[in-house]
Amino acid sequence: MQTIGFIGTGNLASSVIKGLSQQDTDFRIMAYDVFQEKAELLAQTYGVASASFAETIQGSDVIFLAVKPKDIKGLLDQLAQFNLTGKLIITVVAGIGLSVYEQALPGIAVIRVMPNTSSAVLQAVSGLARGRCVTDGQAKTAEAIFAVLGKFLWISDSKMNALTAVSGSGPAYFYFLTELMALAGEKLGLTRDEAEFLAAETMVGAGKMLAESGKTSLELREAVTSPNGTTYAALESFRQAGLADIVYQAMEACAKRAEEMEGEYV
Ligand SMILES: NC(=O)C1=CN([C@@H]2O[C@H](COP(=O)(O)OP(=O)(O)OC[C@H]3O[C@@H](n4cnc5c(N)ncnc54)[C@H](OP(=O)(O)O)[C@@H]3O)[C@@H](O)[C@H]2O)C=CC1
Ligand SMILES: O=C(O)[C@@H]1CCC=N1
Repeated sequence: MQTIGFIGTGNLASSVIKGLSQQDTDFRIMAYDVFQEKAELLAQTYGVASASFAETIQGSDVIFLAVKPKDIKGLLDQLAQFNLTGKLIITVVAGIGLSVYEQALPGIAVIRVMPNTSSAVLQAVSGLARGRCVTDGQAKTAEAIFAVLGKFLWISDSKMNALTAVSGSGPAYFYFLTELMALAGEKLGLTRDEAEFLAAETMVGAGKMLAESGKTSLELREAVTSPNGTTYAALESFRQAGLADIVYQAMEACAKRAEEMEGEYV
């Protein structure tokens, strides 16, 4: 049995721990946070262990870094004081490239991962970028973790910011669209409760169709869109308002922000 030690127990680590704790895995989990009460609460909720920083580092085979980008430099300085030989570092920190870790922790195995918060319901999609010192066994360990949490793909480090713009931040775009649909429904005469219920259930059902129908998003969209019908009128309005450009610009801003972070925080 391998031990995964989480450093930082915020939104992302909570989603991952929640996901992992739902399944019968070969992993034992330890968690540390600067605000240790947060780690303790999480540990109690999901039946995992909370521990000090040193205990978590020394007792883990896989050290899972889940702090904000602004905190990674200080954390790497702390980690460099430990003997990490043979351990695997998994980092989910947005925007920080593998070379930063490999420079700070020479010879140590690092896998950079961009998961998403759907890990909590075992429906994440994660991108994994393999560092130079990772053994095949360590790569398999990472695959075992992210396969439990949903789907994953190996990708080059250089594509990680683009992947972040699609799938790391993507759930927020989806929730935002749900909020906007509910607001619009309310303006059109529904109550807030009716509009929120209808918008959320529509997204859940449409997502399930994407997952289970075997059809592409284009095919599914066409099946809803009658010629010159109601959906057609809405989609034409989206097109005329330049929605494709709006989405591109937002995702470009996301990837650009990820790129800036390394220079800003390391
Ligand atoms: N949220 C998401 O959807 C996703 C996030 N990520 C990445 O995951 C990372 C974490 O994000 P998120 O969980 O949202 O952030 P949170 O702020 O929710 O969690 C980070 C936690 O780490 C704590 N912390 C800070 N420094 C240390 C330290 N040195 N040792 C231990 N704990 C520390 C923070 O404490 P305090 O608040 O007191 O500073 C906080 O509790 C980020 O780098 C983000 O880019 C990746 C994919 C998706
Ligand atoms: O907003 C962020 O910076 C993090 C990274 C991907 C999702 N959330």
